[in-house]
Parts: sequence; structure tokens; C-alpha cells
Amino acid sequence: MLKTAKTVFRFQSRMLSTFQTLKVTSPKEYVKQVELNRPDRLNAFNKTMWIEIGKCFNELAVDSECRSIVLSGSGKHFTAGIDLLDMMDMGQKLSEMSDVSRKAKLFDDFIELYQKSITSLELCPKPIIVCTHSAVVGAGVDLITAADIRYCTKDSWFCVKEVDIGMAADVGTLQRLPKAIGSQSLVRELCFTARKMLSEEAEKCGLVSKVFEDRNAMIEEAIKLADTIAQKSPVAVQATKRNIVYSLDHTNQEGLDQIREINKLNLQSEDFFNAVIAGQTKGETPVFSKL
Ligand SMILES: CC/C=C\C=C\CC(=O)SCCNC(=O)CCNC(=O)[C@H](O)C(C)(C)COP(=O)(O)OP(=O)(O)OC[C@H]1O[C@@H](n2cnc3c(N)ncnc32)[C@H](O)[C@@H]1OP(=O)(O)O
Repeated sequence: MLKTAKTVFRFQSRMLSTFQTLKVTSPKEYVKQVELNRPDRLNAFNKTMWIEIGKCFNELAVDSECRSIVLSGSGKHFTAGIDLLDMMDMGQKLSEMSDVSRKAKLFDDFIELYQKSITSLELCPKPIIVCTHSAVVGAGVDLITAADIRYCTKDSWFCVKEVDIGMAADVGTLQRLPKAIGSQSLVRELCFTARKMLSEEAEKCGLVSKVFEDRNAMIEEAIKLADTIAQKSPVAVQATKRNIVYSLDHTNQEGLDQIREINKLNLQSEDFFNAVIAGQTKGETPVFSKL
């Protein structure tokens, strides 16, 4: 019975889809790199990309070959935000419909789809290190604020562009940016004005934790960090991410209750036992088996 379950899991881990708008590679054991890959359109989010981001992170969430993820963008910019040509197509579809309720349903469906796409990063229990360069516009800010760790290059800049295209951001920035930055005043200034925030200010306000001279140095360092995380107990790391994310919008007591529930199982895991023994006997750092 156990053997059958293991076989199914091994099979699942090899089932990662191939994508039109994303490139997924494995730079190290247990480390995946996901690259936004529409460089000719400045990695603008078209409908396919929205769908594929959700699919990719949902698959990585259950892939036992993946313990940490580096997310980057190919080409000149990290992303130019939502694909404005795609939006025009949507406008065309809407103009062919006359009923307000049916139009509202169409909007509701696609906004929900796009929200779920971004939220898939937060729900993925594997830590995600996002690496940005040059422009991070609109949907790009939604995306990076759902990741765990943010690095950027010196030339990187960030823009909550939505008010400039006549809309309120609706796929995560307004919920997650205030938690990432901490200053309500700065968040509101950025969201009401769509002004560009440069890398220096992004580091100062805590949006990013490191700034690099260039993209290669940044990716190299991010892969090193992802590798360090991948060598830790996956039981411990994934429980840690779950509890940090949960605690962001729960009381301290609720967060403590959740981690108690998780740890009453996880403290019975071989990872805990092996790590404690290794620590006590000054033995070699344990190699943790697949989760
Ligand atoms: C339910 C809704 C969910 C989410 C909503 C999200 C909202 C947003 O994302 S709002 C943000 C929308 N994006 C923008 O307003 C950005 C517009 N683009 C720019 O400001 C600039 O292109 C740039 C990103 C600063 C880059 O400038 P530069 O390097 O000078 O390149 P360009 O010459 O301007 O552009 C090259 C090429 O790309 C096309 N393009 C740029 N942005 C987009 C886009 N967002 N969608 C589609 N295409 C885009 C631009 O038109 C050029 O095309 P050519 O055919 O080569 O002329």
C-alpha cells in the first residue's frame, strides 16, 4: 500500500507541465527556477500567462522534487504588467454584450481567475524568492508581493500603475503591499499616484531585502539562497511558510493555535528526530528525504 502511494508521488513529481509563457528549469537539486518568458511583449500578463502562473505554482506546491523556487523575468524588463492588448480584446467582447449582469459575470470570472493566479504563490508552501530587474509594473507588483523574499537589481523600479489606467488594483497589491512595506503612508502615496519607486527606496522601505549590481549576480545569489533552503528539512520549512502566511491575517493566538496543530504531527517526523540527534552528537547535517 505504502509502495503504491510512493510510486504515485514519484509519478506526480515528473508531471510538471510545459508552458507557453513560463520557462521552468532546475538549477540545483530541489530548486526550481520559474521565468516569466514573453520577452518580446515585456513579459506582459496575457490570459495564458495568468492561467499558467496558477497552474505552475499549484503543481510546484505538490512536487516533491521542489523545495524552493526562484522567480525571475526574461528580457529587458521583469514585467510591463497586464497585457493591454489582451485588455482591448476583452473590451471588444464586452461591447458585443448588452446585459449588465452578464457583463458583470464576465468581469467577476476573470478577476477571480487572475486573483487565484497570484494567490497560488502564497498558497504554495515552498519559499519563493522573486528577482526583479528594470520595470515591475501593475500586475508585477501584485505578483512580487505574494512571494516570500524579494531581491532586485539596481536598475529595478516599481509602479502601482493601476490608477493611471483608471482602475483600482484588484489582484493583491492593496492587500499585500501594506504588509510588505509596513508604512501605510508610503503605500497609499504609491497606490494613489502611480509614481515610480526606485530600487534604493524599495530597499529602504523593506519591499526588497537586497539590491544587486546586475541580474546575473542577483540570480546567482538567489539560487544559492534557494539551495540553502532546499537543504533544510522540507517538513520544517513548509510548516514555517504556512504559519507565517496564516499569521499575517490572524491574531497571535490563532497563529499559535495553528502551529501547535501542525507541530503536534511534525515533531513526530524523522526530520525532527534526525536533526536533534545530529545537533546533540555534533554529527553531520542530516540529508532530509523527499516530502
Ligand atoms: C483584473 C485585472 C488584473 C490585473 C491588472 C493589472 C493592472 C496593470 O498591470 S496596470 C499596468 C499596465 N501596464 C502599463 O501601463 C505599462 C505600459 N508600458 C510601459 O509603460 C512601458 O512599455 C515600459 C514597461 C515602461 C517599458 O518601456 P520601454 O522599455 O521603453 O518599452 P516600450 O517601447 O514602451 O514597449 C515595447 C513594446 O511593448 C509593448 N508594451 C509595453 N507594455 C505593454 C503592456 N502592458 N501590454 C502590451 N504591450 C505592451 C509596447 O506597446 C511596445 O510594443 P511595440 O509593438 O514594439 O510598439
